[in-house]
Parts: sequence; structure tokens; C-alpha cells
Amino acid sequence: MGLQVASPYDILFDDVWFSYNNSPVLRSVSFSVPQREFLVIIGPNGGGKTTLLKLILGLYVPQRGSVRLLGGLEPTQCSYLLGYIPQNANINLDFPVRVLDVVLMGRLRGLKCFYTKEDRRMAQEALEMMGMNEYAHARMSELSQGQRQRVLIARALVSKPKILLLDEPTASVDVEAQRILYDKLKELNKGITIVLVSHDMTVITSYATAVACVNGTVYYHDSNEITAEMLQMAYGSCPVELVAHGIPHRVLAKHDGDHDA
Ligand SMILES: Nc1ncnc2c1ncn2[C@@H]1O[C@H](COP(=O)(O)OP(=O)(O)OP(=O)(O)O)[C@@H](O)[C@H]1O
Repeated sequence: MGLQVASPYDILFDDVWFSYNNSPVLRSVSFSVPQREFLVIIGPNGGGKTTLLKLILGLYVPQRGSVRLLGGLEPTQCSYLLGYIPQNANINLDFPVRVLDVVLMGRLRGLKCFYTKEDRRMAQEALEMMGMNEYAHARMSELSQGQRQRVLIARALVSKPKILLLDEPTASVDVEAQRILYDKLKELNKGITIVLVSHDMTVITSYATAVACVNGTVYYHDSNEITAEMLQMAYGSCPVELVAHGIPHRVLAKHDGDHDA
């Protein structure tokens, strides 16, 4: 059976293969993401999640197959419509940069090196959207990690992206800051497609509309149900701990030969 393409789609992978130095990372990846999907990407370390995001961003080009966005564009044709929060996005805190300046950087394009009134208005609006407008003139070093994360999302939003890609954005923020962030993403998701890499299974049941398990290839599930089969595909034979409401428990049956410690 051929690839079933969502219509209209925001992201389309058609038989994509990608290797680093002849070492294959993604093989025969085909899936399509409809508009306003909240897609959560899960998978083991080294499974290819960040590589998949970089293919969407056009930072890498597949050796075989194609990636098309927003109904048919190549990623490099529409990079200004993509917002990206990289993994471990670090700002040098010794550099005395202010929140508003960080967000304004999201308005720089090509050789442009000045900001217009419209740029400033949009930066204020993005900060408001993330509940950070009162910190516009604060230094980044004066904010908490969770607040800094929200500023980086405001920077990604200031160019009015149609697809927002986030690579483990809550790795170092507390549970309450995570909830606030995810609620914001849910609100944004009314207008744009969200693609979120996360190792947090609870985010799937509460926020996702689809899940992609990435482990050398991609298994796309167009619902937010977590099945044992899905986890098996994504994480192989290791039992997976699901932390729900602070209580870790196993979601996979033990495999033959597994023993309690
Ligand atoms: N620039 C690179 N050059 C060579 N190999 C790379 C490069 N980037 C990633 N890899 C390799 O590709 C594989 C997939 O890496 P990727 O970062 O996409 O995984 P990931 O699923 O995002 O992992 P994690 O959960 O640890 O962030 C890994 O084996 C990694 O070592």
C-alpha cells in the first residue's frame, strides 16, 4: 500500500533515507502530518529524532526520497515559516543580553541588520503570548530556566511560524513550568502545527494528537494512544518506565527471560 497523504499536509516525508558518513540513521521514512497536528516524537537516544527535525528544517538533505512542507514546498523555500527550539538551547549568560533583544533576533532575515517598528511590535506580542512581557527589559541571566525557555519560544514565534519544532524543551524545567509550557503550546496549536521531541510519555496522553516513534525508521500513529506495541517499536526490548502523576510504573509486559533484580 502506498503512502497515505494527509490533505492538506504541513509535513510530508516520502521514502526518506539519511546517513552520516555512510552510517544510516533513518531508513525508508514515509509519513504525512496534517495541518494543526500536535505531534510528539519519542524514541531511544540516538534513534534519529533530532536528525528528523533537521531534515524538516532543511539543515540536512536526504540522500534518497523527499521532504515537502506546507503543501509542497522544499524546506529551504519556507524556512522563515518554521520556528525551532533546539535541544540544550543555551544562551551565554555572561553576555548581558536583554529579553526583548533575544526575541527580536527572531526577526532577522538574510542581510537585514536593523529592526522596524513592526518588528518591535511583534516581539512584544510574542512575549505577551508566552506571558513574559513584564520581563521584556530584564537580562536573560536574571530569569529562571523555565522563563528563559519561554523567551526562546517567543523568539521562535516572532516570525509567525506555521510549524513550531521543539527538541526536548523541558529537559531542565520543573513540573509546574512544564505544564505552563505545554498549555501554551496547546493554545498555539489552534493555529499552527507543533512537533515536539520528548521522553515524557505523559505529554502524549495530555497534549498529543499523533505520535511518531523514531528508531532508525518512523512509526507514525495518528492518535495519542500509547500502546505496548508502539513502545516496543520505539524502544526495542527494554521495559519502559512511565511516570504518571509522580508514580513510575511499567507499561510493557516483561519479556521472556526478564527477571526481577
Ligand atoms: N553530525 C553528526 N555526525 C555524525 N553522526 C551524527 C551526527 N549527528 C548525529 N549523529 C548520529 O546519528 C544518530 C542519531 O542522532 P540523533 O541526534 O538524531 O538522535 P536522537 O534520537 O535525537 O538522540 P537523543 O535522544 O540522544 O537526543 C546517533 O547515532 C548519532 O551519533
